[in-house]
Amino acid sequence: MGMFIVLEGIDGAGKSTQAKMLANWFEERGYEVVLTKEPTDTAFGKLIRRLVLTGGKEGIIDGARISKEAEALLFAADRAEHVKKLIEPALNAGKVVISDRYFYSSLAYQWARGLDLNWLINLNGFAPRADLVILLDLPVKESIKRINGRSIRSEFDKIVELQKKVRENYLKLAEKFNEIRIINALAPVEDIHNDITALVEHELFENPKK
Ligand SMILES: Nc1ncnc2c1ncn2[C@@H]1O[C@H](COP(=O)(O)OP(=O)(O)OP(=O)(O)O)[C@@H](O)[C@H]1O
Ligand SMILES: Cc1cn([C@H]2C[C@H](O)[C@@H](COP(=O)(O)O)O2)c(=O)[nH]c1=O
Repeated sequence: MGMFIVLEGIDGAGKSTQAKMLANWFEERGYEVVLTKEPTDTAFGKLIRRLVLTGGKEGIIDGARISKEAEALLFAADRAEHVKKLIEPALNAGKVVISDRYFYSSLAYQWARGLDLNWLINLNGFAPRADLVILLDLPVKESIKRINGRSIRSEFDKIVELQKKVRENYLKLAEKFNEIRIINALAPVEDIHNDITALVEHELFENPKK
């Protein structure tokens, strides 16, 4: 059985940067790595980006934005395909799977957008828990600085109050899910990478899951 590692955090926390560095770290040690993300690049992920994230007119049906429930179901549908077609087969083949976001994002973001946490947990009940979740914790004002100037990938980027709620939610989830480890995302890139690899060595190499 392979290892399943997830990077989580608010927009601009450094997930993609760290995911790529961690994938290289594993490959240098002879592991076969699948580096992936959510929303995915499949038709489901593309639909989410069109209907939900870009805030474009396609997300307006009969004069109103799609419901928060439909939004959560779209992310879960994308995830079901991601789990069944990519994550589980890769883990069964003994590979290391590193995902930039996973169901923990649905809990943090859709909870912040007003949906019930237990409903979200049950909705995503099909998704296997990760072996290790790295939560890159970043103050929102730093996140806004890092995101400014880049093309808007998510309408959620711009909503400061939402990002604050999402950050609080992630910290609450860290108390609920024992696979989540919090890393200070304000540190320099290399220091964060070293913190993450130290966690991987301790949590997964020295104490492999049963
Ligand atoms: N430790 C760091 N210190 C300063 N800047 C950083 C750090 N890590 C990443 N950055 C920069 O912040 C920006 C966002 O990084 P990245 O795309 O990795 O974040 P992300 O969490 O994947 O963002 P999103 O969730 O919006 O996709 C990039 O310009 C990146 O170079
Ligand atoms: C998986 C997932 C993501 N989101 C939100 C979080 C971000 O604002 C965007 C993705 O943008 P990125 O730059 O590609 O990280 O989607 C969400 O609300 N719920 C989810 O399950």
